Formats: sequence, structure tokens, C-alpha cells
Amino acid sequence: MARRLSAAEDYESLLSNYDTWMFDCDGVLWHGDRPIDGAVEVLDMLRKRGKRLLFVTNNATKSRRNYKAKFDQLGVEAHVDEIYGSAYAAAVYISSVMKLPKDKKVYVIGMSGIEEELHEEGVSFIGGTDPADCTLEPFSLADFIPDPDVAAVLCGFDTQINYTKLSKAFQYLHRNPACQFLVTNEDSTFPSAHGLLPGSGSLSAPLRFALNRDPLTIGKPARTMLDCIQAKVHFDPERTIMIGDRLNTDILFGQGGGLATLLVLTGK
Ligand SMILES: C[C@H](OP(=O)(O)O)C(=O)O
Ligand SMILES: [Mg+2]
Repeated sequence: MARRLSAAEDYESLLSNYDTWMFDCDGVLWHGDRPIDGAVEVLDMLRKRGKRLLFVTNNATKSRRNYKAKFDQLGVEAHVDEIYGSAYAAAVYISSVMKLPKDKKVYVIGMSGIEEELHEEGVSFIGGTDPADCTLEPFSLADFIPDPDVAAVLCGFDTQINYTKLSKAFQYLHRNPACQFLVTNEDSTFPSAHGLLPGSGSLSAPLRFALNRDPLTIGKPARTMLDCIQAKVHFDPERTIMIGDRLNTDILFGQGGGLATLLVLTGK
């Protein structure tokens, strides 16, 4: 049963009931590069109370290493093995669950965070930040020569989204029904430092509509993200709480994993 927390004893009971605290990032810890008031202090207090912290973000623009640098800049103690982003989860899924053959490749719509994590997992890819794809030049289907080794398309947040990227991804998926269609996450919006912007789900929507095909989602609320965390970290779901700003990703993710959940209203 959901209830609104207000009294100090409400928070004290959370502290005594839960040992592992899973934090969503965008809209909970920060908006873009701007920390949310009180977030850093809460993380510090939880560390001092001996709690295990995990950071679980659908934001695929950064690798775990990039996020570690972001936490360092904020003066927040965080360790790479506490950070789980959808770029990392997607790379692990492709390498360890899909077991993409080494001679196959992924066509990426996304940024350097995805590329870094795919490289770390030994997954070959094309697209992404390749200047040939990051163009507003008209796309020429007549001149397009698909790479025969592409066996999956992965779509994540991409500030350089364009018709060439969408057209190439469409060709790989339309011409080969066996080509896997993966998205890092389906967040409809992204809470930037200055307000809401279209999120990853709004960037992959043209492909879903054009193909009339739903992708496999890696990030929250999908179980895939929790499986990726549990493969690295042991925690007791009964004594774990997921803190998030979105009902349809963070809270659904926590509920699906049998975790307690805490909704914060700072996600906009
Ligand atoms: C908003 C989301 O990030 P998260 O809230 O999961 O950190 C995203 O970047 O699409
Ligand atoms: Mg969020």
C-alpha cells in the first residue's frame, strides 16, 4: 500500500528496514549536471549508516567509468561496481545473454557511452558517433551498402539523431527479420537541468512505428537490468529499496524485482 512520507520516524523506519539502497540518477540525484538539493547529503548519510548504495540509470549516454567521473566531480563517493547504466547492461546482454558471435556487429544509434561499454565487452559495432552517420546530408538508399555482419540494432539516447541513422537502422531491421532490435530504455522524456526534453523512447519511436515492431528493452523496468546487477552484486530483495522519479520505469522495476520502492517528485 503506497503512503506519503512526512514525519522523521517515517524515514527512520526506512533506514532500519533496508540495507541496500538503489538510486535512479536523472531526476533523483541530479538534473543534467545540476545536483538536486539534499541528494549528496542523503548519499553521504547513508554511507555513514553503513548502507550499500547502487546507482541504476537508464541514461545510456555515459559508461560506468564516465559516471564514476561525474560522481567524483560532485564530491560523491561512488565505485564503478556500484554503477549500473543501460549502456553497460545492453553491452553485457549482447555479449553474455545474446552471445553475439564475434564475427557479427551491432548497428548503434547512440553516443560514446554505449560505444565504450560495447568495446569493453568485446562487441563489434558500427554507427554511433561515426561522422559518416552523424550527418544532415540527405540519405541515399541507392548508395547504401549494408554491412552484412550487422546482426543487431541497438538504439539509445542520441543527441545527434538524424534521418541517416534512422534509415540505416530501418534497413538492417527491415531487410533481415532475424536482426535483433534492442533499445537501452524507453523513457519518453529526459529531465535536463533546464526542463524536460524528449527521451530515448521518443528517439526509437520512429523505428517502432515504421517497422511495426517492438524492440527488446534492456533498461528499467525490464528484468534484464536487474539480472545484470544481480550477476555482479548479491543483495537481499527483502531489504532493498529502489528510489526513483518515474512510475513506469523505476517503480515498476523495483516492484518487478520484489524490492521496496520510494517515489520522489523531483523528476521534472
Ligand atoms: C531519464 C533516464 O535516466 P534515469 O532517470 O534512469 O537516470 C534517461 O536518461 O532516459
Ligand atoms: Mg529518473
